[in-house]
Amino acid sequence: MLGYHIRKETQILVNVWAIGRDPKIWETPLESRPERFLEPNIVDYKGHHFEFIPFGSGRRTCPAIPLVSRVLTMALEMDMSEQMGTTLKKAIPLKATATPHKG
Ligand code: HEM
Repeated sequence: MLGYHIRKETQILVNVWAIGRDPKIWETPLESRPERFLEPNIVDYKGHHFEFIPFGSGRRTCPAIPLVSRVLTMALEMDMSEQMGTTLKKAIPLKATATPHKG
């Protein structure tokens, strides 16, 4: 119980943006420091820790968390600069060199 009385059928909007930037919880919240999530006692992003709920929480939490956790790193590798075309290229292209198979 969080101590709030909310009337039936009230529409509630959770300000996840503000929660994720709350200086009472986050040190230098506006600084992009992804390594903060590597620190011990890391907050979980799956809806268990209310100070960081990018996927929501509870019964209506995002069902794609397992998918997104796998593909997100791929999205971060993309070159997002504006250009003509319909597909994105990787910021650092993969260079593969074929060598003859021995044996
Ligand atoms: C980084 C990517 C994503 C983020 C941050 C995200 C975040 C969210 C959030 C905040 C909600 C609302 C949760 C709530 O109401 O408590 C949600 C719901 C949902 N998301 Fe995602 N999502 C992402 C990607 C995806 C993808 C890729 C899919 C589908 C392939 C997906 C499918 C859904 C569905 C179907 C719901 C509705 C669940 C329900 O209402 O029961 N999401 N997502």
